[in-house]
Order: sequence, then C-alpha cells, then structure tokens
Amino acid sequence: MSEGEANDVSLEDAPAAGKPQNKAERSSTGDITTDVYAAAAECLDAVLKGRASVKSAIFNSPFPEKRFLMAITQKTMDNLVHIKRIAYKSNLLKQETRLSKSMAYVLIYDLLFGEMKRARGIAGLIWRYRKALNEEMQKYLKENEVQDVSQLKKGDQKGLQHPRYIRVNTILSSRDEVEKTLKNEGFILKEYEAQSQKGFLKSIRKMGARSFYHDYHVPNVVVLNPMINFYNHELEKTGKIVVQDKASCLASLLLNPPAGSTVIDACAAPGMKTSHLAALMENQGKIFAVDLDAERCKRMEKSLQHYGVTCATTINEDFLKISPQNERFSAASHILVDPTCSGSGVTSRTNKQNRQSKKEERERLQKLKHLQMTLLKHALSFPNVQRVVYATCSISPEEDEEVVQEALKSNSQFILRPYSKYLPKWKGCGKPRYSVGPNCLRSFPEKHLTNGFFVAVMERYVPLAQEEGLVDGEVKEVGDSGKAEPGENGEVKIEQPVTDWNPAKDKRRKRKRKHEDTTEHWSAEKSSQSKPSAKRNKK
Ligand SMILES: C[S@@+](CC[C@H](N)C(=O)[O-])C[C@H]1O[C@@H](n2cnc3c(N)ncnc32)[C@H](O)[C@@H]1O
Repeated sequence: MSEGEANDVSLEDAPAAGKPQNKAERSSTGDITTDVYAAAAECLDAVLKGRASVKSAIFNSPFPEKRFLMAITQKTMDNLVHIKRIAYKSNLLKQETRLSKSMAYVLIYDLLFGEMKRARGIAGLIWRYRKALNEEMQKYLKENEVQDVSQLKKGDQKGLQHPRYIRVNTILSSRDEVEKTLKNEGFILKEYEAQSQKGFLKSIRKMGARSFYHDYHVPNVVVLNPMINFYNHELEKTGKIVVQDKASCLASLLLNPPAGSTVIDACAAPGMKTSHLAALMENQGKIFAVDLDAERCKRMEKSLQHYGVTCATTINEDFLKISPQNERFSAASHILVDPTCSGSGVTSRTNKQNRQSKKEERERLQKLKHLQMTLLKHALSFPNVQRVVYATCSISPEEDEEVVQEALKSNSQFILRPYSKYLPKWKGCGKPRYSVGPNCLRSFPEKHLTNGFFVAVMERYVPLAQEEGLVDGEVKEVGDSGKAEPGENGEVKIEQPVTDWNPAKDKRRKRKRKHEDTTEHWSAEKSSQSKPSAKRNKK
C-alpha cells in the first residue's frame, strides 16, 4: 500500500448498504464514554459512506446527548486527514483488528486531539498504542512545521481533498463500460448544477461518497469522491482505467495528435501522458516515448503494455542527444515536453518538501529552468514538427512562463497558440505579468481542485512574408512595456520587422488566420472516440 492510499477508503469499504459495525461497538454499555464513542463512530461511518451529512447522522442517532455527540463527530471529521495519516504510519489498523476504521478514527481523535486521559471501556483498545501514536504525532507535527495540533489545518488540508479522477482508457474500454461498472457498484451518476466551470466545481465540492460525474473539461475523465480508492480495483487491474490527476491530462489533450501521426514524448516516463496520447490517437501512428532514466523507462514499458498501448516505442535516451535530422525521428509532427520540474504544483508533495533557503531555492529553479529551456528549444528544432506542448507540474513562473517566453524569443518559427482556442471551457491562465501569460493554461489547486499545472501550446508559424517570397524577419512580441497584449484570438501578436512590414499584407494575413480559425473544425472537446480528420493532420 502506498502512502497516498492510507487516506483512502477502499471500494469494498464503501458500499452504501454498509456492513454493520462490531456488535461490541454498537451495543449500549451503560458507560457514557463508550456509548458516545460508539455513536460517533456510527455517525462517522454514515458520513464517510455517503449515507448522511454530519448533521443528519447526529439527528438520526439514538444517542441522547446531541451536543456531546456533535462535538466529537465534527472534530474527528475536521482532523480526519491527520488522523488517517497517523493511523497509517503507526500501523494501528493492521495490528488492532477488533476496531472498525470509524471507531479507530474517533478514538485516535480523542486520544491525540481531545480529552482522553485514561483507558476506560472501549478506549482501552487504543490506549495500549498511545506511545506509538504519540510518537507518530510528534513526527507529523514536525513534518508540517507546527508546534502543536491546534496549528494543523482543519478539514480542507491541501492536497488531500481533491476529487478522485479516473481516466477511461479508451484503448481497452469505453466510458459506457466504466459507467456501467460504477453503477453496478452502487455509484450514482450526477449532473452539474450548471453547464459551466463554476457550476461543475460547485457540484464537485459537495459531492457525496457514492456520486460520480463526467468531467466538464476532459473527455473520458470521471470524477469521484476523494475517499474512493481505485488502486486495486478490477478496472485498474485490467488497464481499463488510469488513476491520473485531471490537470496532467490537459497536456496530452492540448497536443491532441490525430490518429496516424508521428509523435515524440520527450520526457515520457512513467508514461501516463504517453498512454493518454496513444488513446487520443486510437493506438494508430507512432509515439517515441523517450526518457533518460533507465529504471523509469522499464516501468513505463510495463505500464504501456498494461494499458494496451501498441503504437509507442520506449527509448532510453537523452532527448537532447536525439538529432532532429535523424531519419527515425525527423518526421515527428507533434512533440510533448514534460520535463523534470520542482513539482511545486503537486499538492501532496508541497507539505513534505524540506525548507530550503531562498537562495538555494532560486539556484535550484534557475538550474531547472535552464534544463527545461534547453529541452523545449531542442523540441522546436525538429524540422517537421507542427505543434509542441510544454507542460510542468510546477507553479513557479521561472519554470513556466519564463521558459516559454525565452524559448519563443529565440525561435521565430513558432507562435504561442492560446489554449482557449482548443479548450475554451477552461478558465485559468498564466501570470499576466508575462506577455505569454494570458495564452498559457494554468490550473490552480484551490480553484480547479486539481494539482497546480502549467501548459503552453506552440505551433509552427508560416508568415505571409515567407509565403510571398519576402525576407523572413525577426519575431518579436508587441508591447515592449512587458505587458500582456493578447492579439486577435488571444495569441501574442507577431510583428514583422519594420523593413518588411506592410499594413495591407498584415491585414490580409490576419483575415486569412481568422478564416482558418473559424473553419478549424477541431476542438479539444471532441470525444476521443470520434475519428479526427486527416485535414487537421496536414495543418
Ligand atoms: C515529469 S517526469 C515526466 C512524466 C511523464 N510525462 C508522465 O506523464 O508520466 C520528467 C521525466 O523527464 C525525464 N528527463 C529529464 N531530462 C531528460 C532528458 N534530457 N531526456 C529525456 N528524459 C529526460 C526524467 O527522467 C523524468 O522521467
């Protein structure tokens, strides 16, 4: 079991009918303390399994002291992320099999966060572990850089409350099949409050344990309650679903290579995005899945097999050493660059990272930025590449907007396509203090309920001047002030050098681009099940 799984309730635990709790826990003992623990555990169980809200569980409980019951149940809920983590680390749930999970959580709450001073009744079962639990608690406080429990964040602690996203692997399954399986297991497909990003997120925020939704932005992604664990589910074991954060699906979705194309995934391991690309390409064409790291490459190979990917070849190589002129790779029309980054957007990691001094942090970011920019520039130098997507799970502009801005400055053949052209339903862009910012996609953990992520789409630009045999010139961003100036369609404006610039031609070029944009039939919203047209492939 991985650490992350310690926060999950497994599917077997979740069915709405719910197995009854231990008899010993349920029966009235005449001991008010044991009885309140039992009642609180029942309420918690009902809430975690989606049968009731805290208020309705308390209301329906036969336990007479409602305020007492409310206090302990609500406080256990508020601290549940911490309690689960400590319980997992101490190995308590494996050692003490006489307690249901909910009862263990209530007792751990009272021992570590509450009032438990001595072992009485059922509390005796947890009292024996108090030393181990207290030790884990101290480590946990240290990890979270706080002195005592009152300083721990309540409820919506970052990183642990995002929904569970599963991507249907359309190579081996279909959304209908996955939906049917979920429904057979008692899950209920729900509609959003409104067909908008806001309406979708509002519904997701209050999603019950047994509900699921189709994702609003990414086709074939299903959204479930974070408590639901799919790691050992039959759908996962058979490769029919991929447990993948939604934000990380956006990079492949925006690259969106048509079936039959030649693609390089330049930093591919462990292959999550490669398998998504293969699914979007209907497993037709060629993906070179390149990665420097031999171990990760091996894992990727296994994983691609598991997901039924046959159109990809893994290559254990430094992408920078692959020559753009190499015949094997030079036909690539689409390249994904998802390089090593600080990972500062991955919310489950942010709490754990060691504190570095500001200077060390700056130096580290500069090194990463240099590597990332070298990789991106290399991708842009492939002779037939039409679209390059750059992505990171970092929230630092040094690794995001600055890399894209500088790489584009040094390459006059590419423009930044506004992500909104391909994913108009997504609301969330890059830092406006960079001219490229408004055209780049960003996801924000609190806003989008995903990891923090950054994606930029670059496309080969064919200037009219070149088409008409004029001298091609320097490409520069309009707005020397450094302010963002989205052009028509939102892309960063491209100016021809003054010597070649002809307003009439520029107008025609804009008209032509506008026409192309309105006739562009492709949209990222298309279902990956529908066949992409070959016309797009030629673009
Ligand atoms: C963020 S991970 C990629 C995750 C992957 N795209 C996925 O979705 O599963 C970055 C990867 O880049 C690889 N990498 C770093 N520098 C590289 C280089 N010069 N050439 C190829 N791979 C590189 C690392 O080994 C690492 O596996």
